[in-house]
Amino acid sequence: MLFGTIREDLRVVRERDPAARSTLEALLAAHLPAIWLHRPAHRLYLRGLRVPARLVTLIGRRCSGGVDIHPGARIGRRLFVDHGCSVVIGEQAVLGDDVTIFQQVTIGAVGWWRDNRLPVGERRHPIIGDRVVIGAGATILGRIEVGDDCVIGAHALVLTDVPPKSVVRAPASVTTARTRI
Ligand SMILES: CC(C)(COP(=O)(O)OP(=O)(O)OC[C@H]1O[C@@H](n2cnc3c(N)ncnc32)[C@H](O)[C@@H]1OP(=O)(O)O)[C@@H](O)C(=O)NCCC(=O)NCCS
Ligand SMILES: CC(=O)OC[C@H](N)C(=O)O
Repeated sequence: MLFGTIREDLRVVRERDPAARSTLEALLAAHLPAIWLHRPAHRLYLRGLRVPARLVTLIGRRCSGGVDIHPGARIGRRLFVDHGCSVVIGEQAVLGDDVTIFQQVTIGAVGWWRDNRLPVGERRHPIIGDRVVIGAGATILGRIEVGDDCVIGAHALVLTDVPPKSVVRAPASVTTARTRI
C-alpha cells in the first residue's frame, strides 16, 4: 500500500513534469516530503493529536520548498505540486484526486474578521474538485467550490464558486511602446 502510493506519486511527477526524465529525478521533486508527511499528519489530526500532527507537517514544510499543507486538509490521490514551493493549503480545504498545483498558490480563508463569526467547525476554506489545475500565484479564498476539470489561470483571484469544466483567467498584462526607460 505504502510503496504503491509512493510509486503512484512518482509516476505522476513523470507524467505531469516534462522536466523530470527519470524516476530518480522524480524522486527529487520538492513537494514529495510535504505530501508524504501529510498522510501521517492527517491521521494524527483525525485522532485529535493536533500538536504532533503540526510537528509532522512542519517537517514536511521544511523538507519541501515551503509546501504548507495543514494536517486537517483532505487531499485526494495523485496531488502534484510542481516546483514544490510557497504553497498554502488551509485546514478545512478539500482537494479531489489528480489535482495539479504550481508554485505560490494559496487555498485559504478570507480572513479571521469574517471567520471568527462562523459557528465552531464551520468550513472556511475551498473545496477543489477532481483534475483541477491551479496556475502559479493563484489565490482561491473562502467557503467556495471549484468544480471538477477546471483550470484556474496564473495569478487568478477566485472568491466565488466555479462551475465544472471552467477556465478562470486573470487579466493579462498590457504591453505598450517603450518611451522613457
Ligand atoms: C480583500 C478582502 C480583505 C476582503 O474581505 P471581505 O471580508 O470579503 O470584505 P468585503 O465583504 O468588504 O469585500 C468583498 C468585496 O471585495 C471584493 N474582493 C475581495 N477580495 C478582493 C481582493 N483581494 N482584491 C480585489 N477585490 C476583492 C469581492 O469581490 C467583493 O466585491 P463585491 O462586494 O463587489 O462582491 C479579502 O477578500 C482578502 O483578500 N483577504 C486576504 C485573505 C488572505 O490573504 N488569505 C490567505 C489565507 S492563507
Ligand atoms: C490557510 C489559511 O486560511 O490561513 C489563515 C488562517 N490561519 C486560517 O486557518 O484560517
